[in-house]
Amino acid sequence: MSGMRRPVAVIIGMMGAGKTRVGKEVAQMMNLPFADADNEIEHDAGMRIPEYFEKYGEPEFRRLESDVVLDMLEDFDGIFSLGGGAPMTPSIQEGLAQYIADGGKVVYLMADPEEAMERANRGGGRPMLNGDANERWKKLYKERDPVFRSVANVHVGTRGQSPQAAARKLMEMIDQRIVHVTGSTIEPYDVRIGEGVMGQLAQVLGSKPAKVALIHTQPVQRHSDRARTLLRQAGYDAYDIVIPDAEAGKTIEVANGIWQRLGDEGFTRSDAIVGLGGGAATDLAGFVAATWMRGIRYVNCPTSLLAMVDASTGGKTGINTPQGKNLVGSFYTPAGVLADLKSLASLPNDIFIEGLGEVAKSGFIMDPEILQILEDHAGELRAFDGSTFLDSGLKDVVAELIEHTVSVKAYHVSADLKEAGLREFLNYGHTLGHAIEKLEHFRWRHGNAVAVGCVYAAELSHLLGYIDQNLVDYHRSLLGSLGLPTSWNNGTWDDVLALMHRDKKARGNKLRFVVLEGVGHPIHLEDPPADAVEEAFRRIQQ
Ligand SMILES: NC(=O)c1ccc[n+]([C@@H]2O[C@H](COP(=O)([O-])OP(=O)(O)OC[C@H]3O[C@@H](n4cnc5c(N)ncnc54)[C@H](O)[C@@H]3O)[C@@H](O)[C@H]2O)c1
Ligand SMILES: O=C(O)C(=O)C[C@@H](O)[C@H](O)[C@H](O)COP(=O)(O)O
Repeated sequence: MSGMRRPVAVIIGMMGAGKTRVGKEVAQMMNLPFADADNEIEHDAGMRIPEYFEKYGEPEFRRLESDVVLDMLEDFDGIFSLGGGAPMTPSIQEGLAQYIADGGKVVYLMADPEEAMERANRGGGRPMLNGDANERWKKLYKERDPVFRSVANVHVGTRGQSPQAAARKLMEMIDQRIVHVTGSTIEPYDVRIGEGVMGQLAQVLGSKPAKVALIHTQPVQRHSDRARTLLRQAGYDAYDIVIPDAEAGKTIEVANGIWQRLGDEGFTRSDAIVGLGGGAATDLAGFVAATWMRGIRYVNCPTSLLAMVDASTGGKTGINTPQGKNLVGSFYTPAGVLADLKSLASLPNDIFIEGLGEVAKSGFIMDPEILQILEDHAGELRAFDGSTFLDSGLKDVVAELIEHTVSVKAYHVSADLKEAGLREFLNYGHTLGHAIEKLEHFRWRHGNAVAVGCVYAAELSHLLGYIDQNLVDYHRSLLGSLGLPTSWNNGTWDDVLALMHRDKKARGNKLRFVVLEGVGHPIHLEDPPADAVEEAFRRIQQ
């Protein structure tokens, strides 16, 4: 497949939706070529479509259309608009599904029916509308709309918008990155990353919920205001639920308060939850969703880097107990994740940097490209400033890092949702990291603790002969260059050891760690020698 050309986006929609007009605008804005399937067909056939219909009939036209579309899906790298009926043909549906699986975007341009009908009639030359054009259009709409919704992975509503405004919206949607999470025990869902992706909240929630509880913390109020507006515009009853910030929100008391509220407001199994905020808020919201009536639909809108790259995806939901971190929870998959880069505009520098701890972890266990991007952009990342972020070159770098890191997460989660083995690799650096968080009474940020935990795990790997000193040094230099801590000296070994025994990877009285045999080669370490476990700790104390 490498080197193959493919469209940047494929636009589908009803006759008169504006696929050609809007498609051309988008192509111009993005400086890309534009192709219209109908023009390509006319070119191949050497005659106009009405003429072709007349001469050979619809089945023959659909065959030709399918050949042309499938060829273009493999040999055109611009914006490609399909004829109104094309997505109804099974071979084209298969081609589009493959295109999406390869990372493509099929955009359903959803115009207001009245506007589209009027435009379709105005143009003329549409054999599918012969007879009573409006009645024909409505009948086709009824047949096609559900198919278009399922064939497309991006839906764009354009009611009342000028072609330019619709094109700008579409461009935002095309610019988004999508990581698909799937697996034998998972209802598949997408993680959408990009500026403005929160606009797809209603699409991801779907039409079943009537009530939606919007669970968020106070520092992200301005983002939750936007989410609430989107929910109300889409016709949901939105209930604002503000929880205590950060780890103070991940408690049984907070969960209980929300259960009471959901009960009072009459939330049923068809209603839904949106978790909006950092990882603590999405962990808690997911936990409430998993437990309310034994599980209702939820969508995460992560607003911190850490929540975007890690916490919001994968379905680990939970709360802390006085004994430790995340000790109560469940594996419960969201219906979708919307990582809107706009949220990062209000993120403080130190909270952005802690998120890089989990990004680097994902690089160490699986994806050296992440490490390369971190190395290449360490200075800019360290200097992250939300107020200039969206207009800076850093935006694409961060989007790239989020996409890579979420892909690492999706790979592990898809294969092993309930953490029977492979998924534990995502816990690299967490055995000590969680102990540090607890001993610091959660004043240390999670990503910072994980960064120190990664150095600890690297030291342990080295002490047991799995990696050389260079890789340990690389951990320190890379994490340090990003502004992350690499040492910790504020607790006794006995306390640390006791907490590491409560880690979820431990079995009986045996400790288990994730260590490295090299970059991208994590392994499980069972019951390691006590002296090595302690010596590695001495080495991170400086
Ligand atoms: N479920 C998982 O798989 C998973 C994975 C990694 C981490 N986690 C959990 O995630 C939590 C850490 O997440 P975190 O680092 O996002 O911390 P956090 O949720 O505590 O958020 C950090 C702070 O930033 C604020 N904030 C978030 N987004 C903001 C924005 N856009 N603008 C301004 N302020 C904003 C929050 O309100 C909070 O004050 C921990 O509880 C950790 O255990 C879970
Ligand atoms: O998704 C996972 O699995 C992880 O381990 C990801 C971790 O980065 C994350 O911090 C997670 O919350 C840790 O879970 P825990 O099971 O160790 O509490």
